[in-house]
Amino acid sequence: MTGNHWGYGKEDGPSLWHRNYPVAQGSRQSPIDIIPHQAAHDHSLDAIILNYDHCTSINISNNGHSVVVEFDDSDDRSVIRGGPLDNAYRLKQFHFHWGGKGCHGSEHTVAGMSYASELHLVHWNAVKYKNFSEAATAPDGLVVLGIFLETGDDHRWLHVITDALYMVKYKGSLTDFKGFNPKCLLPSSLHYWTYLGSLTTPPLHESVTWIILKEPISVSEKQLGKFRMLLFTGEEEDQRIRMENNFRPPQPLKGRKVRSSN
Ligand SMILES: NS(=O)(=O)c1ccc(NCc2ccco2)cc1
Ligand SMILES: [Zn+2]
Repeated sequence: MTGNHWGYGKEDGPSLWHRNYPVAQGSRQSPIDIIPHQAAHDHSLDAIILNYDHCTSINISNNGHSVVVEFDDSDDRSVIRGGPLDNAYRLKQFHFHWGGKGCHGSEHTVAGMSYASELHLVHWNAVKYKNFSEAATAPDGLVVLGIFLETGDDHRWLHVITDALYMVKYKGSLTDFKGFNPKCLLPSSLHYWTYLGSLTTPPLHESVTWIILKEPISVSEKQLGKFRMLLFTGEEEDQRIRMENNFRPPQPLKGRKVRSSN
C-alpha cells in the first residue's frame, strides 16, 4: 500500500489500512457485530426524526470506493434528529457497500450474520462545526444512519439509482442527480441500535454516532447486480476491476455498549 492509497484488495485492503491510518486499531472503530440480546434496551432513547422533505440531491459519482449521492448541505433543509442526538445533523451524502456474486456485503453484522448490502446516510453537526471536514474529525461530529439491504423483491425506488449507475461506471465519473429523496429507501420501522464508532473507510476518524435500523429493505438480485457493474478503476486505466466486496469487516467492540431503541 503505497502513499495514502487504499482499497479492498489483497495488497491495499482493510487489514493493511493501519499502516497509513493507525487509528484503524483505535478504541471506537466501525463496523461492529451487533449482538441483539446483548444490546441494552434504553427507554430514554427517543425515536429518530428524519426531515428529508426538502432535501436537494445534487449529483451521483463513483469515487473509486463506492457510488455516492451528494446533497446541498448549505442549510438545515435535510436533517436527522432525536434518538441519541443532542441536536440536528445535516444530510451530506449517502453511499452503499456490497458483496460479490451472491455473497454478503454489509459492514455491520447482526449476531454474526451479514446482509447483501448496507446503505449509509452521512450527516454532520452543523450546530457545532462550520463544515463537514471539520465535523468529520470531532467525536460528536457525524451521524451515519445505516440501513441493511437483503435480496428479495425488487425495490420500487432503488431503480432510480441503479438506472443511473451506467453513467458513473468509472472511478472519477460524476453526473447530475437532482430531486432524489432518500426517504423512499427507508424501511417501515425506525427501530434502531446505536453506538459510538468511526468512519468505516480511511481516514477512519472516530467521529461517528452510528444509528443502525433493525429492519432491512428488500432489493432484487438484479438491482444489486447493477452495483457490481461499477468499476474501482478509472476509464484511462488498463485494468478494469469490478467494484464489489467494498466492505470493512467487523472491528473489536473494546468495551463499548450498544443501545437499542424499544
Ligand atoms: N462508510 S462511512 O459511512 O463510515 C464513511 C462516510 C464518510 C466518509 N468520508 C470520508 C472523509 C471524511 C473526511 C474526509 O474524508 C468515509 C466513510
Ligand atoms: Zn459507508
